Amino acid sequence: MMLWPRMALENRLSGEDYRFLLREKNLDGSIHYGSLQSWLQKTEERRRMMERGFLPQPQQKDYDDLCSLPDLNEKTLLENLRNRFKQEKIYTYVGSILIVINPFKFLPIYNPKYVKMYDNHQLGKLEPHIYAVADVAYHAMLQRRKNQCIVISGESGSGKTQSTNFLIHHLTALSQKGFVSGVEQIILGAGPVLEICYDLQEPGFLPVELTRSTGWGETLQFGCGILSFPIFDY
Ligand SMILES: Nc1ncnc2c1ncn2[C@@H]1O[C@H](COP(=O)(O)OP(=O)(O)OP(=O)(O)O)[C@@H](O)[C@H]1O
Repeated sequence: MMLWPRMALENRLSGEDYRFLLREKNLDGSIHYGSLQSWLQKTEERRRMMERGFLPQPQQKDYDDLCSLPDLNEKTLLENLRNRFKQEKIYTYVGSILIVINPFKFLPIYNPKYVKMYDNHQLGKLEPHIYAVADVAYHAMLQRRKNQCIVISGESGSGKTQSTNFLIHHLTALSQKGFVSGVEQIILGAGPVLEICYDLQEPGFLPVELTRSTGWGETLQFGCGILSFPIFDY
């Protein structure tokens, strides 16, 4: 016979019922819940029992797209970003938008291996990356024959300039023209001009011409720049 301790009975909320849960330890140390297992898997009771610590807590899982968070609120969103950041995953998607958290240290994720990996890939298939954004825009430009633009926004010191450099690096790597003519260095050298645009509170726009040697008789521009708006525009 099992009895509830008096304290538990006294503190019991009206309308709340109790269930006993018999747990059995397997040889490998894992816990077996008998026939209750499937019932627990499906019911709301499982969630409540997990909350009370009766059942093992769900594994800390991080989501590389915030849109996939099962429970989306400020707390879960920030926790997800923090968990990822702790694992040096500084990039997270929100649909097709990329959130970047400045690591303030070098991460070995910008080498040619990564350029190749993200070349012509489908957004969301691989771990979020700034190269993925550059790649999607570049191939959209080629396929749709429409100018593309990436907007980079963030507070001072958040890594906008660095992100622009990574974008330009990936774009010029994809464009053979960029490799040959050293256009990456030329574009990066234009950075200070853009910085003046910030100071004037004017939108800065850096057009980068990327055309293929096959030549379509038209010029497609890839605008990869930093748009900086006065605060009151937000
Ligand atoms: N992905 C990154 N990996 C490593 N370091 C980074 C990264 N992004 C930014 N940083 C570092 O953070 C610092 C600030 O970055 P950055 O200059 O790009 O910020 P910003 O947003 O352009 O700032 P501001 O608006 O004031 O010009 C730099 O020293 C840069 O090296």
